[in-house]
Amino acid sequence: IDLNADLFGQILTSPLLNASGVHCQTKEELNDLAHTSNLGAMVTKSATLQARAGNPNPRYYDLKNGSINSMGLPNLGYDFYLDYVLQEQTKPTILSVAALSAADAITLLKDLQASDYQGPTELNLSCPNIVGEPQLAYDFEATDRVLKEVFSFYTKPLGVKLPPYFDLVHFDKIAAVLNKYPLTHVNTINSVGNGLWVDIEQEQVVTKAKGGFGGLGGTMVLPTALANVRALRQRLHDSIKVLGTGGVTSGEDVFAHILCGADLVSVGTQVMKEGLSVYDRLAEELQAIMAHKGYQSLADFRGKLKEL
Ligand SMILES: O=C(O)c1[nH]c(=O)[nH]c(=O)c1I
Repeated sequence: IDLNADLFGQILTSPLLNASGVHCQTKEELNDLAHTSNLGAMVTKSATLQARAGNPNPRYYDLKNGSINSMGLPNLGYDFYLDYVLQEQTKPTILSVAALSAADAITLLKDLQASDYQGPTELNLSCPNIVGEPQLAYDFEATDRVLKEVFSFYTKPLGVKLPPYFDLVHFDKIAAVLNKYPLTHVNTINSVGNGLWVDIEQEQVVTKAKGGFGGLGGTMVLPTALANVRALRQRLHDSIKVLGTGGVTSGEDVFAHILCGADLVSVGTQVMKEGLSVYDRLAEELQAIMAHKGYQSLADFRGKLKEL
């Protein structure tokens, strides 16, 4: 049995990645990922043109069925992550980038186009925690405008990180936009935006920014993540890969994401709960499920979810 997967031409021995934002902001964290077994590839924290401190603490809170975060896009700045990915990579790496405006996104990607970096990049269109900023990918026309301008000059591998959608017509609309562009992949889902958790004893919220509203992750978002992977796989051109993110806590969840069509699967909240050893456990559990079912490779069952 092999867990081999393909990352834009690079063969990975595991389909598992970290979710951008989790354990991938500092050099130390990135080096930890580079040495994590059964992590097939790694993704950097979304980078902005200028370094950012992010939102005030508390900004991450663990819940029994997941997590809520309002990090506020803290990162060491685009130059740091560009330097990092230009170094000799011990593990395939996706550079994640974000911007607080379409203009900033264009500026950043023009610099990236002019740089020596030839690897995969992921444009985050879905950060839910920037005070006063909407999640861009909920505005289909704005997303179309940004991608149209980006692909007027950008020729290197580029994918997008999407927020969850909750309406089949919205799946149709975003897929119609994305299918117009030579994207390497979509990564779905980002956290479920603007959830709220209440501390009953203290009678207060648990994160500081935005009055306690924050992005939801972990097992509670698995059905939404599976729906978005499935719906986008059904609608996007085969040339656009689907990275499944959201709600993975077990090998069964990885299996489900792949059954829905995911080429690769990211894990975020469960890394915060369990540490980087979670990747060994997930790989082992996935192999056991495949052995039990008689599958030799991920391709044997990828996208083969049956309807009734
Ligand atoms: O608050 C964050 O930094 C953050 N948090 C998320 O849950 N998703 C994102 O894309 C980002 I950029």
